[in-house]
Amino acid sequence: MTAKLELEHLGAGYDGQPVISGVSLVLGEGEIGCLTGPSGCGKTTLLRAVAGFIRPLAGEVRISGEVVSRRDYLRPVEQRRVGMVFQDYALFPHLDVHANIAFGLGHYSRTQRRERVAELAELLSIGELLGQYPHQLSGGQQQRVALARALAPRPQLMLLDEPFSSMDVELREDLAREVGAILRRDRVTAVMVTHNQLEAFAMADRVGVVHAGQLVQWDTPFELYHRPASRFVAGFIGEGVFIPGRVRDAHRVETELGLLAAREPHGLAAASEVEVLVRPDDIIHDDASDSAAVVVEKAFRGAEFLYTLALDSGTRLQSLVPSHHNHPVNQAIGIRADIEHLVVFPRQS
Ligand SMILES: Nc1ncnc2c1ncn2[C@@H]1O[C@H](COP(=O)(O)OP(=O)(O)OP(=O)(O)O)[C@@H](O)[C@H]1O
Repeated sequence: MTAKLELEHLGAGYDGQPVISGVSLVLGEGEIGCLTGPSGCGKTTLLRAVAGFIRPLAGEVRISGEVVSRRDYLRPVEQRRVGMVFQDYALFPHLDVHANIAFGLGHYSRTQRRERVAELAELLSIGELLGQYPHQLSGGQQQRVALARALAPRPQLMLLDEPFSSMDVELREDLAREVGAILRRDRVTAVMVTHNQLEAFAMADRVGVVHAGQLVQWDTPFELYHRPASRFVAGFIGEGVFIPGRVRDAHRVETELGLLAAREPHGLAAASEVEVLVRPDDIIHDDASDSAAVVVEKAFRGAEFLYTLALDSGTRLQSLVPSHHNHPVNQAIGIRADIEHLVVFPRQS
């Protein structure tokens, strides 16, 4: 696959002070990458460096194999063929929807412009809105228009910064799915910043976790969830708890839940004191099991309950259980661990 976007040891920040450093990643043509991480870790700064709003302090950005940013060279934003959608829509208030979408199509003929606007309006289901002005639209509609405007000139790269964050949960999930489908249909390479991990998992081929200005993992959603590269990523992505353990051998760790074993070696030395990541889907409710835990909290999620459970020692676990198993708080229920990938880190003192 041809690389569309390549970052190599990219460092960037403000007033000469680095906010991100050493960021390297590759995104293939037509792939969608999402960046996630705690507030203030540098996600937006990274996106701005890719867009060309800030000059790198180190490393470089290549789009379609061409260097567009490095310490001594900055190709202007408008010459990068990069489409951008930000949180605050930024539609032109004095232009109607049609004119907003057609804004970047000055080099098209009138007919081509009308055709391209009609095509995008249909794709994004905003055909009815073409004669309206931004202040007449809901947040979701405005964001669709912003997306149509960004897609119209057929950018070689789309950058999206929290594009759905001002929408309610249901709307944002639908729109995220639709936008993902549209980008894929047109084979548009895209990078999206999001706080919402489910959104990232639903859309992305690759997800990057940024922590304190570093890209600490860049991987498929599956790998990120099941094989987090560090304790930080393990704690940040998904739900779960760490329980203490002691390494028996390359594949097994002794814990309060018994001897946990996995096919793949966990990589830590025998007899070392470790922490094992236990996800809610690793703990199965099983009345026939010898191990029991007491329900201390429960959250109804429709199809499932997320139970918080306490072992005899006081160690807490979480378990996702089909919601017809409705157990009251303080009741003991049978559990067993069913862990396919052992995610193990040296125990922190
Ligand atoms: N224009 C600026 N000038 C100076 N410092 C800035 C500027 N913009 C951001 N910063 C600083 O850079 C750091 C990273 O900010 P950035 O917005 O990239 O993080 P983020 O991960 O996108 O955060 P959030 O998730 O909260 O939006 C912060 O410490 C912030 O204060």
